[in-house]
Amino acid sequence: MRPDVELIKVTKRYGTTAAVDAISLEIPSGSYCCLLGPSGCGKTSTLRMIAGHESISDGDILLAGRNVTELAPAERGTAMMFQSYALFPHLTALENIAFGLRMRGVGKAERLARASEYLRLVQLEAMAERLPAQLSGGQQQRVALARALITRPKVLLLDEPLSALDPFLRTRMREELKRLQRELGITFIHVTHGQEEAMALSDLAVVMDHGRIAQAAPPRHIFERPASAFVARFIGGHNVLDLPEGRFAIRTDRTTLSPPPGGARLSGRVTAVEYQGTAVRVVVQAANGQSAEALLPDHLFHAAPVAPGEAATLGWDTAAAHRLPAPTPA
Ligand SMILES: Nc1ncnc2c1ncn2[C@@H]1O[C@H](COP(=O)(O)OP(=O)(O)OP(=O)(O)O)[C@@H](O)[C@H]1O
Repeated sequence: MRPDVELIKVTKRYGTTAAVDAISLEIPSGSYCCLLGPSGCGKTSTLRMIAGHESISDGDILLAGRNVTELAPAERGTAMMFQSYALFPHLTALENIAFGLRMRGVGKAERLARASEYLRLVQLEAMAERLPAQLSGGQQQRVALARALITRPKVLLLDEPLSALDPFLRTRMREELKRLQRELGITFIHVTHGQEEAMALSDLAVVMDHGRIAQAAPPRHIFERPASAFVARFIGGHNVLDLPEGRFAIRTDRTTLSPPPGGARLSGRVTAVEYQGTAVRVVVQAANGQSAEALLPDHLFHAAPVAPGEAATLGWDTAAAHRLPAPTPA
């Protein structure tokens, strides 16, 4: 299938620094793509270049095979949902949603009919006549989502859409986004800081580091085969260890306090024990300074508990160790 969105050596320079450094990426049609990475890695700049809100210093962007590099945002077939929902305070939920069509010259009756349809899509029928101030944060966000979707974009761009919500609402809204994307079958490109959010949502996760793509793959592939120590550390759930045989990423949930026969091990002292409900996190530091942790099911931990300061040995099956590229010499 032809990719919906293609970035070809896309670069964004601010002055002399490259915020986005010649990235190439293909996003398949109808997929949920998350751009993630630490603050300042270039996620938002990339999204804004796709939307046309930021000029491209070098490279090309193709949407559905059409080169849109020089096109204005409204000519691209994209819509953007911002971090701050920016609803008009004096318009009702329904009118806010209809607004996107007013800009496109659609008549009033049709605007309101279509807005009702999208209000239903985000399950807010009962709130049609409310002003934004009379809606909760999550409801305002759904209005903003409907307002972006009503223009029937081919690609919806979302800039940290869940960051202002409390954890409970965030999980609900996450499900909602995924449901909408599936039902509408359009491509979503979603910028997030959160690896858990990206894992939960994406068909394609793109981990960025200093303006470059560190890895782009389905999240399970990234979790099972991180391409570098940076990726393994960023997505979490891994110990990155320099062993005599090389550098490895070992999943913390495959690391135990009872080393398997023939497996690899790291001995040292327990430096932290953290209860997390279903699991207990145990951190061990070896004499050479390397730390590793095991995420143990709570019943296993409580069957043979350890405490900070005690000697302990972490172990793992060698098959669970994923080899990483050797560190580059300093
Ligand atoms: N208008 C600008 N002028 C100069 N530098 C900028 C501008 N916008 C962004 N930058 C720089 O470009 C780099 C990438 O910024 P960008 O906002 O794309 O990162 P990000 O990954 O989205 O970060 P965050 O998660 O903090 O939003 C950063 O170093 C940032 O300081």
